Amino acid sequence: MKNPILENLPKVGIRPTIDGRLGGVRESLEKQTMDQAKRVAALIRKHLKYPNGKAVQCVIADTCIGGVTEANACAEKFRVENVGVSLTVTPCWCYGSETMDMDRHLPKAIWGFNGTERPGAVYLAASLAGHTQKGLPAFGIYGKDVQEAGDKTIPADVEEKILNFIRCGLAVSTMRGKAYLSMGGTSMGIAGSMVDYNFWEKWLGMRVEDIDMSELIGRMDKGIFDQKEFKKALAWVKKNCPEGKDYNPDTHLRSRETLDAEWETNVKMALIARDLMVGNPKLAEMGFGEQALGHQAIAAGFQGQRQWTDYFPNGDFMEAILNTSFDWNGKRAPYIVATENDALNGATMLFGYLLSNSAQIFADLRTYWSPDAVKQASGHKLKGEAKDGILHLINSGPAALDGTGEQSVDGKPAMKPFWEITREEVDACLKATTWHPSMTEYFPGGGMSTRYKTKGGMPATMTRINLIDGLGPALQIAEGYTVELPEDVHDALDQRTNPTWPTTWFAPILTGQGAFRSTYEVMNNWGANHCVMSCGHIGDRFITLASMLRIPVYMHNVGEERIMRPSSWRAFGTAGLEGADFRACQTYGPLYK
Ligand SMILES: C[C@H](O)[C@@H](O)[C@@H](O)C(=O)CO
Ligand SMILES: [Mn+2]
Repeated sequence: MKNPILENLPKVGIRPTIDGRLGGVRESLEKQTMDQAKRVAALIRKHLKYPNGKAVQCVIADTCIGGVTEANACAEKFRVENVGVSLTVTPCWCYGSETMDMDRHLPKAIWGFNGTERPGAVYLAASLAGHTQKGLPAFGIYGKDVQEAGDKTIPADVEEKILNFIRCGLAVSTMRGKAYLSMGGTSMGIAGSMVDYNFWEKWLGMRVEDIDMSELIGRMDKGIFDQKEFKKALAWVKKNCPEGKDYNPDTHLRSRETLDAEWETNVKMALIARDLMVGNPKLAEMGFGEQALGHQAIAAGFQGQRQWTDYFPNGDFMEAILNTSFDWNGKRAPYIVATENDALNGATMLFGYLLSNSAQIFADLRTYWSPDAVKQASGHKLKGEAKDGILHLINSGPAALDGTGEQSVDGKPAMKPFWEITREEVDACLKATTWHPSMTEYFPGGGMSTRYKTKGGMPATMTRINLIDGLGPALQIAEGYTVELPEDVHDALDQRTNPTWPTTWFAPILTGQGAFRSTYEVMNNWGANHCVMSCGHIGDRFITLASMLRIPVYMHNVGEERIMRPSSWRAFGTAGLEGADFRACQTYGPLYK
């Protein structure tokens, strides 16, 4: 079943811009300029895919843009074609304010060709000055080496900047107009689950859809879900989701009959939550036209704890399988679902997902284990990336099974876009996961929880959006690696916690500065109980995306040479980029204010 929210996604608009002087100048540049636009379109189509696996689509203006009439014709075409990010390209001088993209919400960049025959870089600088003066931040792209006018290549440094900009710009426009579905309310007093409408509306251009958790009970009682799919899903679960040890004490054991009923409820919850998020035409065939429409949710949260989980099976299975890149229907895009309705972590998961097209791990940042503490508890001496200590990432529920690290890229554990995952890797993720009766003391209503540990050596990025009164949202980023501990050491540390929950051991890359002075300080500076882990060192993409949304970044370990923000950020300070970022975000305010 296709996720309709991930269809008809925004396109990339390319604006070949030119010196409008007819009588020789413009004519001499028409082909070179339009060819530059076509080359960029081909580059984007070749390298970038939407979250649904299809190649990113580009729209090129019908003509080169030499003045305001052609600029407006281009803007109209972009509007009609659902363009969500704009890239202006030029090899020559053009007239800044007469040709620039004035749309206040489109992420925008300008590539000024580094050539000497015509002043492309001069236009770049002039138009960026205009963007800065007019409060329309734009990214500047300029290759470091001079190219001949006839050079038909795109240099590697330009290519990287174009692709990074487009990935992040499409994330912004893909979120716009979609919803966060809040199933339930605040979970156990967790501030992140006090859903802040202002954040979703003003910074992300989204809406919050609220439903009470009783909707799931009603749909289960009334059978408002695809009965045929339910049978198929339950059979698949029985075959692929092996039940492991019941860690409950004898006083809290649940009967086989109860556990079987919990499995059935859990599978129904997964089907119903998905339908609530994105709708399901099958429900219309069953006479449930309104339910068939869904809530346009590109992300969701489920409160679960406590009221639901005190009486009904928990949402761990629902959250785990929806966040995973496959299920009984085969490989498919994950559905982003935050547990404990922590909407800030849900938004962070959504960022990570749109920036990587891969599943995410939602976790408590539960424990800092110093080398001495590990030695004390297990006799093991931490080494390699873990030599300064490790962080224990673990939460019942929403860690995707991709988080087992059983997929690989270049021989390293990975979480991949669903279309790149092999059949064998799907099976390996399933085999690396066991499902256990949830701890009755925490979840009196029962439900099944996942147990796995993430393979070590995965380059990973840990992130979190926090809300600060008087400031607004702010983002934290820590790039690092997952760590594999010897089985007995892992057990010595893991069994002390909740062995029915999925564990990732994480070691941040330390820089010796600020929050990255030590692994302890990374946790000490973390702004909430939750974090998100994405595959790959993509902190640079998070920084670029955050700047497009005017969300300041207050902690990161990304090298300055990888940081790409709109050109106007420099006017807020070039020494100490963190402070400049805060000043710029505060000056511009949220993108959709
Ligand atoms: C113990 C609580 O029930 C768990 O939900 C807790 O570990 C959390 O995940 C809180 O974020
Ligand atoms: Mn939690």
